[in-house]
Amino acid sequence: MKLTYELKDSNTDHQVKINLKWILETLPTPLIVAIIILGITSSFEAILNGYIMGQIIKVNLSDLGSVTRFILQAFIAYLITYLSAYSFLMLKNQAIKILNVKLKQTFFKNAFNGDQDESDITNSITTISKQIEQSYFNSIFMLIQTGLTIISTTIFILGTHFLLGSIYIVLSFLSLIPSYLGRKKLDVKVKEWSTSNSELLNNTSDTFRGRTEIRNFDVKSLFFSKINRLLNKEELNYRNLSNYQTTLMLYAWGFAILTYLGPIAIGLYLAQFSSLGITTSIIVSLILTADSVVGNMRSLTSLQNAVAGTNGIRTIAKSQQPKIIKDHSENSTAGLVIKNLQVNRGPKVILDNINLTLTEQEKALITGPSGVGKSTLLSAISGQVNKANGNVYFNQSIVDNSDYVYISQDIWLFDGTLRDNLTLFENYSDEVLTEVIQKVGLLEELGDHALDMEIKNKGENVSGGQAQRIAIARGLLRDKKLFILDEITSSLDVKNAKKIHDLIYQLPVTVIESAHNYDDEQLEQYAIKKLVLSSNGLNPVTTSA
Ligand SMILES: Nc1ncnc2c1ncn2[C@@H]1O[C@H](COP(=O)(O)OP(=O)(O)OP(=O)(O)O)[C@@H](O)[C@H]1O
Repeated sequence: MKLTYELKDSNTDHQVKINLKWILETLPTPLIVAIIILGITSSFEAILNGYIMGQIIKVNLSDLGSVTRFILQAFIAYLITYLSAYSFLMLKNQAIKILNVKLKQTFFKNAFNGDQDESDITNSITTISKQIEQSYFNSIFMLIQTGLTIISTTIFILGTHFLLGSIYIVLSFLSLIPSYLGRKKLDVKVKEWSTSNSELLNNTSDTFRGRTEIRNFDVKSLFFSKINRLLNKEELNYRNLSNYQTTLMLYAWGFAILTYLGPIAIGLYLAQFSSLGITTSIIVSLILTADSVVGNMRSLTSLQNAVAGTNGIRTIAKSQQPKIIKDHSENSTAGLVIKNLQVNRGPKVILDNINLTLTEQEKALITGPSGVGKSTLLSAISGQVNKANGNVYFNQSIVDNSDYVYISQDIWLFDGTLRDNLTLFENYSDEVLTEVIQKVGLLEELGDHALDMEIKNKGENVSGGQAQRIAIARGLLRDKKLFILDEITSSLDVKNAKKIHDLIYQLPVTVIESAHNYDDEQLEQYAIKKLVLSSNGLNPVTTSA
């Protein structure tokens, strides 16, 4: 007997946060170590530029040997640095590949058990993953390299001449002031633009989905003018954002004049004091390397912004499993037992105090006005919606998703052969498959090669009735003893609906079905329990509806 269980109420494991911890847990340690080592060795490029320029002044031009030595040493130093940079980037690509695989798997796995629609998951796996890759994973590696460059360059600068080096570094930071001060306002502008952009996209997609109605009711111009208004608003916000960025750049240029000329002037004046040991070579080295510190600081800020910009998309909600309420009361009845079931949707009570017992192989049809909660009841039985109260048992245990076949109006078929759609890639012999498709009447309809028939475009090339019978065959193959059927014959003509019901009503399984249209004679013929769902609960119907 299966155990009843209760879903943990803690919120902590309801989401996966893609952050540094997640990255470190996902990547193999040797790869992380190699990336850091190569990050350090490749960070010397900025130092080399400044150092070599500074040394040129010192080279004895009349001595060919020392010129050659200088060039050779510089060549080797650059070669090592660039080979390190190359290896760093190759390892970064490998790391991003590993992270992308894990990220997409995480999106897929978490969405799989939930009720997100397929476009959400496709969007997560394509667009959102790409955004996370480019703006987060990539930025994190660049942040590591930039941070290491800043550290090594700063050490070099201070080692070359502590006093002048410190002054240069401080002056270099002045150019960061405009972007620092303008950051908050920039955030607001980005938000304004992205809100208007989403509004435009939503409306465009709504309008496209309603193309047929919009054409029919001749309201095209009204929708076009709404789209135009939103388009203008979005582009206006985008222009405002670009203008603001350009203005910030102007301020940055103003400060740049100070940061470029200031160090040269200070260096040249301080060189007058011979006790400070400042030479032209030191000034040249420091100017070039200090510039690299500030350049890298600027990159650091924009990388940080890119990382922060992904905050909202880096939390992947784990689908919450429907809540199962602990109930240790014995349930000795075989078949389907619904006890005191209550289901809420938000604050609204949809089903209250629903009770039903269907013995093994007993079958029931549920009818009732539209919106009363028939589909909700079937979803609650199959455990797809949370129960506010009560439980549903099948053969003495709380219903588990391995117990039943759930068939809705929207049958899931995928591109592949009929065989694939039946076996779901499990091992079944063709004899068994043929027997089952014969049982549901598909063999005579689809011919001897039915199993090899290719199902295309999610089942566009099979009829609604055939799709339903494929779903039934799938369940029969797996020997399921409970069939939960939601309006499965609503799109079929009377004759085919009757055929499907003849088949289902003869199955040696328990059936609970919802339907608006049914055949009273057929219900009587198979002794099907007829129940009506209303605000008074689930009650037997005595007279024909
Ligand atoms: N995902 C949902 N979120 C919030 N409310 C919902 C959701 N699904 C259904 N409802 C509400 O629950 C109630 C019952 O809906 P349900 O689809 O179960 O009715 P039904 O009897 O199957 O209707 P119909 O016969 O028209 O298919 C309705 O008031 C509906 O608005």
